[in-house]
Amino acid sequence: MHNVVFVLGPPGSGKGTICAKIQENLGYVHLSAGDLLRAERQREGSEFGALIEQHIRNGSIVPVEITCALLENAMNNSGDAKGFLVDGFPRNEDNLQGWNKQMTGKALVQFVLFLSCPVPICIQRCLNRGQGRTDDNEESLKKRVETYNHQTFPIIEHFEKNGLVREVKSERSVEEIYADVVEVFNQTAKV
Ligand SMILES: Nc1ncnc2c1ncn2[C@@H]1O[C@H](COP(=O)(O)OP(=O)(O)O)[C@@H](O)[C@H]1O
Ligand SMILES: Nc1ccn([C@@H]2O[C@H](COP(=O)(O)OP(=O)(O)O)[C@@H](O)[C@H]2O)c(=O)n1
Ligand SMILES: [Mg+2]
Repeated sequence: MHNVVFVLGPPGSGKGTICAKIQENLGYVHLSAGDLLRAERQREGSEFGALIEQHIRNGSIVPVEITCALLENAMNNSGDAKGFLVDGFPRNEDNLQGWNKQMTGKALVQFVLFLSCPVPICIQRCLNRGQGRTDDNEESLKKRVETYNHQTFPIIEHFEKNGLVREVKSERSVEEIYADVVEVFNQTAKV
């Protein structure tokens, strides 16, 4: 049974940055759904490359059958880990239903780490990200924020209803955010 922490928040809220620090120090393995999809997009012979690229540019969400298979595969190939930081997933109802269908009995969701951050700050961070991504531009970001507000935030509210959300305000410095994140993981370890 894989222990899983979902990491959610608007694009540019710092999910990848904070997950890298958690992986370095707290024994969790970081799996970014976006990174896995970008790798699949480039994979020689992938039948999903064009579909993934279209969704990424459009800021829309790839069908869960593709994304969840990539996540499960990565978890199974990661060997023994304290748990997995599933970064940027579930991003909509299709993701959530697909996860429940495919991963029930195989993964236990410990909590959802929600990095909240004002959208204007998020947009600036993405525009300055400098990773050469095809979706870090004004047009794609507008759509990604739309997707986040209308499809992803309701998923966070769903988990909130089940008392599983741990919100950390993320407009602050990385150090301040990470200090709070460590506290969240310590509290979970005590339960
Ligand atoms: N707390 C922060 N303050 C300032 N810049 C940040 C902070 N966290 C992340 N960044 C920067 O903002 C950009 C987006 O961060 P990233 O971790 O990729 O966010 P996400 O995965 O949520 O899109 C990156 O260039 C990163 O270096
Ligand atoms: N669960 C997911 C996660 C990402 N994606 C796609 O990948 C894009 C980038 O996701 P990401 O997590 O790397 O983006 P950031 O929030 O890190 O900026 C999303 O905008 C979607 O197009 C998806 O379709 N389904
Ligand atoms: Mg990211």
